[in-house]
Amino acid sequence: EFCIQVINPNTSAAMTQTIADAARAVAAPGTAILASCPTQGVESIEGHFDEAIAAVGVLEQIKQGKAQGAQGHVIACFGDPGLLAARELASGPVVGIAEAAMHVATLVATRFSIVTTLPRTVIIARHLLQQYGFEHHCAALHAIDLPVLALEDGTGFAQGKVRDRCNRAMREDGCGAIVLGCGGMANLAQELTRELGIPVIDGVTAAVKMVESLLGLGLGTSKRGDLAYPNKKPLTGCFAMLS
Ligand SMILES: NC(=O)NC1=NC(=O)NC1=O
Repeated sequence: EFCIQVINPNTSAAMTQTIADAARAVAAPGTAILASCPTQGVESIEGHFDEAIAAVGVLEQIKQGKAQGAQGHVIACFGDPGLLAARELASGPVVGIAEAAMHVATLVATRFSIVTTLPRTVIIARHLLQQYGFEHHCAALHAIDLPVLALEDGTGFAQGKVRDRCNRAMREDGCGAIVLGCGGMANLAQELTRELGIPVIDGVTAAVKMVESLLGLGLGTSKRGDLAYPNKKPLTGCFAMLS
């Protein structure tokens, strides 16, 4: 009985499919998943510049999702790009995969490590830990040092690097759980949880279940204060589609 929009903020069709499949695999029987990505933007998000570009696409997708009946939204990129802006636009809940994975990890372990893609996205993940208040729960952050789209090249090489890095983190960090730091890793969590014997948490599936929970509690985004709908004003040029 719920309709949840899952937005891949990058324009990679392959990664959008990976994310959609993972979301649908955990969605409750009555939950419809609307998976989408921006029509224009950047094929992978690997830094602040990419995130600024992707955030506009996220807002466009939120607007379209609302029109299509989405009651809640997931931002399926580990930088949670455009999260607060999306919450201003949305009436339903909006959950980013980084915050979702971090929250879930704190419920099943006292310390979690993060395994993400590039060294520069480790720094961004550290910023998010501070922003969300999870710094003290995170034992360590690691990068497989491969670009985001290496996860979609079909060789399985990146997936192997994720597995090895998770294994090493579990042995070295004293962490009780591991957070996968990329939307494109969504299909690895179950297998790695079995293999490693500790919770390996993907943010796409965590966020879908969190949005289901929020909807089940009858909760949407607060529209009082800084998450109220944006003040009405003319939007020009390529931003007109957001008004
Ligand atoms: N840390 C990341 O790998 N972030 C990401 N960039 C993308 O394009 N999708 C992600 O999840």
